[in-house]
Amino acid sequence: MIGFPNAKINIGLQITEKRPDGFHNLESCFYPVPLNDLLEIIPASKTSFEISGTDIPGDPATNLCLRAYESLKVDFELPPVQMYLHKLIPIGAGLGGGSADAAFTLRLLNEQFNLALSIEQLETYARQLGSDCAFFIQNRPLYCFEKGDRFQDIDVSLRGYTIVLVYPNLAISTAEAYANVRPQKPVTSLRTLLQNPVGTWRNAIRNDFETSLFPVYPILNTVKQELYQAGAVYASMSGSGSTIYGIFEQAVSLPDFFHSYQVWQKTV
Ligand SMILES: C[C@](O)(CO)[C@H](O)COP(=O)(O)OP(=O)(O)OC[C@H]1O[C@@H](n2ccc(N)nc2=O)[C@H](O)[C@@H]1O
Ligand SMILES: Nc1ncnc2c1ncn2[C@@H]1O[C@H](COP(=O)(O)OP(=O)(O)OP(=O)(O)O)[C@@H](O)[C@H]1O
Repeated sequence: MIGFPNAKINIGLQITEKRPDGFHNLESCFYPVPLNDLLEIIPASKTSFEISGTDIPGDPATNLCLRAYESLKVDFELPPVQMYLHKLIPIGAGLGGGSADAAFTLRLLNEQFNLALSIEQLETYARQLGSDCAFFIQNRPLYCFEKGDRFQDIDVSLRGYTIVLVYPNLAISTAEAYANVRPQKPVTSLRTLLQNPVGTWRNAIRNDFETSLFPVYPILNTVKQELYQAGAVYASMSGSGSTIYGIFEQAVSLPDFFHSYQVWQKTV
């Protein structure tokens, strides 16, 4: 069985408080974007895992795909599988690529082996693998809260807009990014702000990680300002970075500045 794990962007990210377990409560809006890895899982006589494409740091034995398989194996008699991952989503990019791979592994195994797990049950397995992971079970625009792994419906659509992703060739560790934030209760809930038209977001919707990361990596703010210069109606960092995205009213021909970076563009 083949799946195409996709990336996400965060529209707004307000980090509201540090939790007793060391994690942070936040509110954000997850929005899926069609930049995809490829994941194939087939039954085999022996479990194996092969990766191509972008190099993934760390021991392949700890890859989130294998961890997802092992987490289901605790509760189900799964046969060995041959897994193949072609990695295209940039890493340390705030695009949730590893989390998407893990969630798609759970979804594919559920289907392949008729495990009949509900959305809620799959989300429970996903939460144990990473905070972003549960989003990719439903994989549709959702408002999230608590650790970013509890969801509510939200009426946000970027249909017809062009999304530009810029990966500025630097990886940012999520744990390090969280270590330097100062949580703050927001005056207005992101949920309320997101109900206003996209044209109002520029002055209202923020990603709290920008405050601590922009001074350390000035290129991030430069990219954001260049996206506005190029005509974006809204631009922001996604998640804990390093990707900066721009939302445009139409497809855009970007100036030379962007040629030094990995740029991806799609009308959604
Ligand atoms: C920045 C976001 O991408 C926004 O969607 C996510 O919050 C990050 O989710 P993730 O990459 O799945 O993160 P996890 O693998 O769960 O956690 C990595 C590390 O980030 C920190 N972390 C993560 C999520 C959260 N709500 N609070 C945290 O403080 C913790 O130090 C944790 O050890
Ligand atoms: N299948 C995978 N794809 C990418 N990274 C993986 C994978 N499995 C494990 N990892 C580990 O997870 C780390 C980063 O994961 P990921 O790409 O999700 O982070 P990110 O781009 O910072 O996204 P986010 O912050 O939105 O969760 C890598 O350093 C890598 O070692």
